[in-house]
Amino acid sequence: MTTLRSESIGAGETAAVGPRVGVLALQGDFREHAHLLARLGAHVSLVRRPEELATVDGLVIPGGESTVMDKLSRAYGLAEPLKRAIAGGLPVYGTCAGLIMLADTILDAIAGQQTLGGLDVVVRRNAFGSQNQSFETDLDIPALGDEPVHAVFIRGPVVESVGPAATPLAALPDGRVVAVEQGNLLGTSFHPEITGEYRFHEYFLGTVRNRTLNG
Ligand SMILES: NC(=O)CC[C@H](N)C(=O)O
Repeated sequence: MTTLRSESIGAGETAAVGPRVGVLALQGDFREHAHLLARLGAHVSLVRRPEELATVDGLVIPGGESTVMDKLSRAYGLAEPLKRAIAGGLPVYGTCAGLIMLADTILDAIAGQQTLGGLDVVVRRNAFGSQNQSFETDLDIPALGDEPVHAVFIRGPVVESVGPAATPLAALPDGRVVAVEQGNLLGTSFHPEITGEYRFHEYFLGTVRNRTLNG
């Protein structure tokens, strides 16, 4: 297992070793998540195998390409352990492709694409168009405080419908939902890990700590 200790990101910026958080490292921008989590004081490890998943108290599924993560997670024998962990209450935060992996239903999936599920939502892949239609905007997210969240969308999904078990956390001005939570699960269509926005990760670490404390 690759362990990123907080010391590795620079002296003086670190906190004591905190909750054990894994970042699914099959594909995508897992390094950005790992560095941000380490900076926030988490004890971070990269997860590629079931044995590595078993050692963490929370997991981040990064942005990237959900079709590739789906195939690799099945090839590495991780998909079923991940589903069991999610059903067992493991806190998981998915950004962009990670949100797609957590959604119960995917629209515009490729043939045979599977999802881990857990979030009672329907998401549409690539809902904002291609890479060159990527955009940035500020979102008001009361759950994270008064300061707006600067959100970057890169071929992101939109949450087309939110079932009764899930709660929308953020929407675009036109009402389209782009962040949701459900119990220990959190998902965003955008990428806080690349803008220096740390509040989603901090919020997620709070969930991980609570669950660790309360068993
Ligand atoms: N930035 C991203 O994570 C893009 C997600 C990608 N379009 C997918 O379907 O997985």
